[in-house]
Amino acid sequence: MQKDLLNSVVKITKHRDVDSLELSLLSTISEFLSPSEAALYKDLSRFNSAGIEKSASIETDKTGAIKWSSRKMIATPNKELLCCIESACTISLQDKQGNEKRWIPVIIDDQVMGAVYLVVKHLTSTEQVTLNALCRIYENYLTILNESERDKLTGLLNRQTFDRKIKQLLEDQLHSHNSPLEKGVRNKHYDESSWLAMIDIDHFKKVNDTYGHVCGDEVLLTLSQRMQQYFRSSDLIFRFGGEEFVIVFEPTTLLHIATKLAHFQDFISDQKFPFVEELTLSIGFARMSPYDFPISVIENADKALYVAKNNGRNQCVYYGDIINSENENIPPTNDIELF
Ligand SMILES: Nc1nc2c(ncn2[C@@H]2O[C@H](COP(=O)(O)OP(=O)(O)OP(=O)(O)O)[C@@H](O)[C@H]2O)c(=O)[nH]1
Repeated sequence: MQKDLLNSVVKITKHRDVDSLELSLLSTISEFLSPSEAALYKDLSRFNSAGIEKSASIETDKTGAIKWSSRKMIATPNKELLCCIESACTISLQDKQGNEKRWIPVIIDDQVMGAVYLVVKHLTSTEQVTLNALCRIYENYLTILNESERDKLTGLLNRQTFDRKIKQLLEDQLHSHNSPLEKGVRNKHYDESSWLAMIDIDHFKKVNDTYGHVCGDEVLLTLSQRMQQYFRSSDLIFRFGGEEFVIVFEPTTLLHIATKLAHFQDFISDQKFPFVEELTLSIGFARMSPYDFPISVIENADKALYVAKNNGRNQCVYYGDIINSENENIPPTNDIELF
């Protein structure tokens, strides 16, 4: 048991991204404690009003078959989960069938980030020690991964993680694209795809020049918080460069994404920012299919952003609208500064 446990810990800490770490934690809990259910909840209310997300879960049926479920928002979290998150304490209760339900808080830098949940018949004291140790290992390793994946100023995903996250997303999409179940669904949603938007603050240099770099940082931080409030937790938001952000959206229609981005521009120009009277954004966006190279999608969104800037800023331009229009504003690819 000890040897197996140590090997599992080695496996957990081998991961280089948060999603795989979560899956690895749940499968280790499942292997050593045999819960009928185990899940990981994340409290997203620090970022947006969205609330609590079940980021991964695993269920074992009577035959021992394991079923994984992917992330989803929890519309009405139960009171024990909320109590665990609010109090930062482990909550445990016994149901009528004699199963124990347990919620263990996940705490990072003195803040409760979410909770590990499991349903078990009974936990011996050794198993309780194992469970707590696994949760603490998860917390410690999550802290390290968060530091390497996130931008220090804004807490958004950083540019270094972009390639890995996008590769993973495209692989998942390709997988579901080819699955027989999804093929049926796809016929209904043939006009849906993922999207990549490149967002750049207009005349940001003026903010720095007028108020100083520290104030500029505060504006960047506020904008990042507004982005996290406005977009869904499933949309990946990256700080790409100084005042440049990239968002990758889940599959949806062109109409929906164009409307959403236009509303976001309005939302931002209506917001109060420190120091500046009004902040406007230029946006370029492009379609992203599972067969595209991420670098080409970035180039496309960047060309659309270039057009938005050249057409007077505070605009949202779709790459598809400019490719056939012999727009002189599009620079040759070599002129675009990418990495
Ligand atoms: N405060 C702060 N400023 C940054 C950071 N990174 C980049 N910048 C600044 O962002 C500004 C970007 O300026 P430009 O590329 O000329 O763009 P702009 O002034 O926004 O003009 P347009 O994009 O053409 O509308 C520069 O002044 C950089 O110094 C950062 O981390 N903090």
